[in-house]
Amino acid sequence: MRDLKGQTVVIRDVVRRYGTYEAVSNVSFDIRAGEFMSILGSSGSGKTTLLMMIAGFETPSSGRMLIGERDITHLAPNRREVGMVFQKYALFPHMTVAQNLAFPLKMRGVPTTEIAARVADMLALVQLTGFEKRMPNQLSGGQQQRVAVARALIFEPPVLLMDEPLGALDKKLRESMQFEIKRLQERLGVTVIYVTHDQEEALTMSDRVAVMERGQLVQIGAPSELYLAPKTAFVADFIGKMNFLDGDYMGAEADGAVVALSELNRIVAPAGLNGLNGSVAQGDRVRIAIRPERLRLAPKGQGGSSALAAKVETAIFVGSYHVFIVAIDGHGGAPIQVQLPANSASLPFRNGDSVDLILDREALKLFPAKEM
Ligand SMILES: Nc1ncnc2c1ncn2[C@@H]1O[C@H](COP(=O)(O)OP(=O)(O)OP(=O)(O)O)[C@@H](O)[C@H]1O
Repeated sequence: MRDLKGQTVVIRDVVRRYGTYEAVSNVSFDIRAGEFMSILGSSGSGKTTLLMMIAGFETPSSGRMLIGERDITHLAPNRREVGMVFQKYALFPHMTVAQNLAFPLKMRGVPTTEIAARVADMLALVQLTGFEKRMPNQLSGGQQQRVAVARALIFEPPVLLMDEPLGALDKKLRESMQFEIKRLQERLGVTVIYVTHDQEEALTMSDRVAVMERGQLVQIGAPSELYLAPKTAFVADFIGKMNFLDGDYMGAEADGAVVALSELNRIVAPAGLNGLNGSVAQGDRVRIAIRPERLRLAPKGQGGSSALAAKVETAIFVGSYHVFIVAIDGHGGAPIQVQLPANSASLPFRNGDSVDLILDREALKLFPAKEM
């Protein structure tokens, strides 16, 4: 198969209303040619609605969309030149694998001799050579999905849209298919827009991820950027594991923002590393976010002056690392997860141990307790 020329996709001020309800609120972003972009969000956040508007099965209430230089906002779906793969494979059940693959080419008037060659090429690409005569119900879920991907790509679209394509597969198969789809996309250079609610899937596959919450685009960035510099508490919580410590904002000192967790404990978060944007006043509730791998434990009294006194509630051996669930003395909030590299099979702390919890100051993020 020839390499595909991936094209840019531009989404500008796109809104989709159902009655008074806004399923997609004024979303704008650009997807680069050949980029793998995931749209990530929880159920009902508007991901599918956005994808369906790009595909042409839904009409925006307002806004514009372009593929390359073409304004596709009001173009019929079959004239947009986008491939589509859905969670339900949507293969034609009464057609063989070869006939399923041939269908988009027949629709486009490709000569029969060329069709046979392209079907064979495409089957080789998704590693299904020899499956030409099978019917869809004679294939496993993973094989059916590979046929669906092949059928979406066979007419060489510059853009491939995928909506939870691996949602129906078990974990192991899903992981191997993630790898296959990624390899295929890189090999062909097609632009992919991939809808998922699975943050791990989005992080492993994508060049960039667009996070949606209640119809809004809340952050867009490379996986590492979302993980290391989440702009909101929602993104911080949604991407990877995150601990939150709730406290009262006491104002800024030379060292940074001071947060009181309780009568006993205060934390000073370095200035400039927070999502507060000047939007909180002294006495307001704030949330400190910190990843489990940026916390350390020391025996009681040995953690230094800024360590917090805590107690181990649960100690878990995971394999390559240990997880400790600890409660901070005098702080009623949710227990804190600490992840330590496993240097030996024995756990360095046990349930009930009094410990010092050491926070990596540079890794603290501060957010208002309520967003928006
Ligand atoms: N045809 C419709 N009429 C009315 N409301 C709709 C319609 N289609 C979608 N919605 C609403 O718009 C919101 C966004 O739906 P959408 O399917 O885009 O979410 P999603 O992020 O894809 O969720 P999921 O992961 O559950 O598929 C939901 O609250 C949904 O109920």
